[in-house]
Amino acid sequence: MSIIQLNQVKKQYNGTYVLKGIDLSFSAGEIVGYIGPNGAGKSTTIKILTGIINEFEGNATVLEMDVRQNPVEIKQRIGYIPEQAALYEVLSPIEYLNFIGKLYQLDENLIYKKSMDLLKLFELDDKANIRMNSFSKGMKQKVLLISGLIHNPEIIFLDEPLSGLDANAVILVKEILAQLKNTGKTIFYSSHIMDVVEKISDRIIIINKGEVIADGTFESLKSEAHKGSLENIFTALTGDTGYESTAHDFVDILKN
Ligand SMILES: Nc1ncnc2c1ncn2[C@@H]1O[C@H](COP(=O)(O)OP(=O)(O)OP(=O)(O)O)[C@@H](O)[C@H]1O
Repeated sequence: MSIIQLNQVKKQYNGTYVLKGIDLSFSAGEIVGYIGPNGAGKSTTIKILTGIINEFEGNATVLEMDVRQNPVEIKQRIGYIPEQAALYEVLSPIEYLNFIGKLYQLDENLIYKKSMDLLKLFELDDKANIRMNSFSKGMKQKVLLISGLIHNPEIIFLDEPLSGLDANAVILVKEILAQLKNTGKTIFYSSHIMDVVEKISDRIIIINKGEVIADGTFESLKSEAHKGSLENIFTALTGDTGYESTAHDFVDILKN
């Protein structure tokens, strides 16, 4: 049984296809690392699966429900942590989490207790009542992480979730993901940070220019690409090489 399924999913903007027919299927409990260069179509795929984009070709189901027909039912049971969200910055974390928790129909007292406990773990409890417009990027990202997980969803979609986090917070979030994995959650994780993808993913999918170009375990991709690290596999498969000459040209142009 597939918990997430994409059949010939295509998406175009002004006649240009940014997803060119994605076919993927995932089982419950899988930890999927979804990686690809800038503009490859990672966020677009996640936005389709989370019901944010509903104009596309092909079919997509999450929890055996059609994403176009059951967006609300799906949203109740999934968590989505975007890279940058339109946080309501005039709100404090506690106000924001109360708002989000109510959307998930959680009890108000439970929302408050869970929010305070989780903020404390991220060392933000002393800022629980301060407006978020004064927060750093990493502090906002921590609130986003809590808001996407507060309802204990079955499937968690993360789109570059570590952006802005300091080294300690990255280690903590990595550990949280590993422990969520142990509790049987399905995690769909898009990132540029190969190290994390390599460590936590059961399955790695590389997307390039709207197409899946590799799909397998880290070990299988490694033997296919004859490369050591995921970073090397990524550059070998996506054809992004010649960094030295690009950097050289960049610095040269600056001199003009
Ligand atoms: N609203 C939009 N209008 C037009 N083009 C868009 C829109 N949203 C995304 N695109 C284009 O779709 C392509 C895929 O974008 P997407 O954000 O899915 O890439 P990504 O793999 O998540 O990239 P990144 O790693 O840079 O976040 C890009 O070429 C982008 O310019």
